[in-house]
This record gives sequence, C-alpha cells and structure tokens, in this order.
Amino acid sequence: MKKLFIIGGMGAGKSTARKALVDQGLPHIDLDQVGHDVLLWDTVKGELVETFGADILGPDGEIVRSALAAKAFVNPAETRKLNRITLPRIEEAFTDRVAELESEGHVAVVVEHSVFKNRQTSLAYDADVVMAVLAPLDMRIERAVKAGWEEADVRRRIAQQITDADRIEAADVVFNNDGTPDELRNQVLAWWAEYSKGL
Ligand SMILES: CC(C)(COP(=O)(O)OP(=O)(O)OC[C@H]1O[C@@H](n2cnc3c(N)ncnc32)[C@H](O)[C@@H]1O)[C@@H](O)C(=O)NCCC(=O)NCCS
Ligand SMILES: Nc1ncnc2c1ncn2[C@@H]1O[C@H](COP(=O)(O)OP(=O)(O)OP(=O)(O)O)[C@@H](O)[C@H]1O
Repeated sequence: MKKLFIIGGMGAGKSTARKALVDQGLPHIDLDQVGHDVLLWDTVKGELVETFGADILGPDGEIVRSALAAKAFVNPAETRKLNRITLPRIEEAFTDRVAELESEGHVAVVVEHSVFKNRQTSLAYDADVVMAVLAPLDMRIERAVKAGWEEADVRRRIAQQITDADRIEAADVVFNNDGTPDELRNQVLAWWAEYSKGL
C-alpha cells in the first residue's frame, strides 16, 4: 500500500488537496485528528498536565486544546515539550491504522501531515510520495483566519513549523495553491491520473 503524504503549512490547502484524492476513493488519515485522539489517553494527559499545568484541563477532566495551544506554541522549547509527549503516541496510533488499511487491501492511503519535519522522522520515513501544498504566507494566514482561527495563534503555530523552502526540498511533487481551490484540485487530479497508472 502506497503512503501518499500531503504536507504544507497552516492554511496552505492540505485538506483541499486531500479531498480531491479521497473523492477518487482513497482512504485517508489526518494526523491532526490522530493527535486529538491521543489527547484522550491517560498517559498522554498525565504527562501534559505535569509539563504544562492542570489549567489545561476543563471541568470534565479532558484537555482543552485551545488552553494547551496557548502554552505550547509560545516558543520552540515549549513546542518541543509538546511534541516529545504527543508524537510517539501519534506514531503508535498511525502505525496501527496503516496496518488495518493494509489488511483491507487498499492500494494507497493519503496521509495529511501538518507537522512534517523531514523524511527521516519516524512518521514519514516510509512515505512513498511526499506532496507539498504551498501558498504565500499572507494568503495562508488570511485563509486560516477566514476559517475561524485567531491571527496571533496562526502566526505562533507557523513560527514553530518548517518553511516552504524546506518543504520543497523534501517533496517529490509540489502543488501551488495560490489560485482557486479548483485549480489546486485539478493539479492534484492530474498528478493522480499519471501516478495511479503505475499501481
Ligand atoms: C496543541 C493542540 C492541542 C491544539 O489543538 P487545536 O485543535 O487547536 O489544533 P489542531 O490540532 O487542529 O491543529 C491545527 C494546526 O495547528 C498546527 N499545529 C498543530 N500541532 C502543531 C505542532 N506540534 N507544531 C506546529 N504546528 C502545529 C498545524 O498547522 C495544524 O494543522 C494540538 O494541535 C496538538 O495536540 N498538537 C500536538 C500534536 C501534533 O503535533 N499534531 C499534529 C499531527 S502530527
Ligand atoms: N485556493 C484557495 N482559495 C481560497 N481559499 C482556499 C483555497 N484553498 C483552500 N482554501 C480555504 O482555506 C482554508 C485552509 O485550507 P485547508 O483547510 O485546505 O488547509 P490546510 O493546509 O489543511 O490547513 P490547516 O493546517 O489549518 O489544517 C480552508 O477554509 C479552505 O477552504
């Protein structure tokens, strides 16, 4: 089963690109969603509270994601603390999900990976294809704000992410999303039409 990774900064258009491939019948894994799932694990919750304080918990005893984000994205050291706790668990859940899809006989899976660092890290080392979705910074911020995120929060998160130059360097295919969503979709579908011939 081919693992097709979609990478890109916040607001770049990863989900839009992913939807184009899912419409072609491919299953997908959204690592942001897997990240949310592992926040419910008691081990993860315990380590996060120990590191960031009990005020990241809501009245129901679960993590309030906005409260955690406000503490974890203030500087690279704090983000590293967050990643050290969450990423190994995300990898564990991801590996299980990939094995399930593989046993169901899918030819490929689309993996949306917002926190991609490089191809050597555990999550991405066996990616068959890395697709980068790129858009100018101002455009990404504007889109994310329009989608409901607070501008200061978006800027803080982007400051903890790799740059588009790094993404181009790591990618096999690059999609520029500085036009309309349909233009992005058409680029992705044209790529898939070629790539899937070899499957
Ligand atoms: C801090 C948390 C609770 C905030 O949750 P929230 O619902 O506000 O954001 P969500 O998870 O939907 O992420 C939205 C976007 O924020 C950015 N972002 C999220 N985590 C990170 C990170 N560790 N470093 C840099 N940017 C990040 C990405 O662009 C992502 O698409 C959550 O993002 C989290 O637990 N992150 C750590 C796990 C992780 O790295 N997940 C990403 C998949 S590997
Ligand atoms: N070409 C485009 N023109 C205008 N709006 C767009 C375009 N592409 C995507 N958008 C919108 O911008 C927002 C961000 O796009 P999308 O969710 O695909 O990005 P993402 O990379 O998955 O973002 P995130 O990192 O926040 O998950 C969405 O509201 C989407 O509808």
